[in-house]
Amino acid sequence: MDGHKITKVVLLACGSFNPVTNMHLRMFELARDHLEDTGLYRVVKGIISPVGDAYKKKGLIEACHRLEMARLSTENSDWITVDSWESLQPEWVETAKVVRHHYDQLQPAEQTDDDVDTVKYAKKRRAEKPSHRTKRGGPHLMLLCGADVLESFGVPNLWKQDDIAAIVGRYGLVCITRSGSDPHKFIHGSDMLWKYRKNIHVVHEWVTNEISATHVRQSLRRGRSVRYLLPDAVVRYIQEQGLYTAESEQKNADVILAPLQRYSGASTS
Ligand SMILES: Nc1ncnc2c1ncn2[C@@H]1O[C@H](COP(=O)(O)OP(=O)(O)OP(=O)(O)O)[C@@H](O)[C@H]1O
Ligand SMILES: NC(=O)c1ccc[n+]([C@@H]2O[C@H](COP(=O)(O)O)[C@@H](O)[C@H]2O)c1
Ligand SMILES: [Zn+2]
Repeated sequence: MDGHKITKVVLLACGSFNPVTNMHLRMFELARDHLEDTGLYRVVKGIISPVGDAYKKKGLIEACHRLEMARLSTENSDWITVDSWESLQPEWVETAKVVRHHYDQLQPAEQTDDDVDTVKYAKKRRAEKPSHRTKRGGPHLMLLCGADVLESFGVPNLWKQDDIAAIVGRYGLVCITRSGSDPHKFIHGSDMLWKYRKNIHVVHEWVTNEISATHVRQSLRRGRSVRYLLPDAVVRYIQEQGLYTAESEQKNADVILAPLQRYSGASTS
């Protein structure tokens, strides 16, 4: 668009990916089309970041398998990648921290002592508190999620308000509609989300697709085909490794989800 600087964007999707499905990959394509259609952005990279085992979600299989399946699923993509940093952390990592980690990774190296007094430089930068994180010359980073994750911002003891403010205030969010959710209504009902509504891009998926990893795991337990819901290479990997059994679905069954443990002070019995 004339007179507009096009902002480079990297999309980061955080989630269980237990297992990765075709819909997870579609989310990236939908988000890229939507952002680039505005004429304001060019999406240069997508990152899938599977959550670590310490998240303790029911039925969550080992991160090494979830990572490998995500890698297989993106083999044919020239822009969607997989990153293992989050899944390798011993403790569960808040999503705001994961976003910050990737944002920092994407920025060009800071100037060296030879060029500038780095302490003064860092202080000055902190004092400036950029509301829009593009000041360091690297691409912009936005969190990509489905509407269920946006709506989970309202679940008590699941998210810190400061983390939500950082994600939507400093970075930005791209949210894909999911049936049964109404992201516009949810944003309207939250003072914080309303304040930062310009940083929240809601993408309407007209070809509604209710693929969910939960349904895929259920079909696998019942010996039903999951072909065409997942990339073929992922289906093969699941078969070879014998993943997703009645036993694996009981993993963490008696354990409280890590964020709820952390913020409500609850402990595993
Ligand atoms: N069909 C879908 N439409 C829109 N977003 C989706 C869809 N499936 C997954 N997502 C999004 O993908 C991200 C990762 O989700 P997740 O790994 O929880 O997959 P899931 O299919 O929702 O799995 P589960 O059923 O185990 O919760 C989340 O942001 C989630 O909202
Ligand atoms: N407070 C937080 O930062 C917070 C809370 C709940 C879930 N999450 C993240 O959201 C994603 C949700 O994944 P699931 O939908 O598979 O549970 C995960 O990456 C998880 O780490 C973050
Ligand atoms: Zn989910």
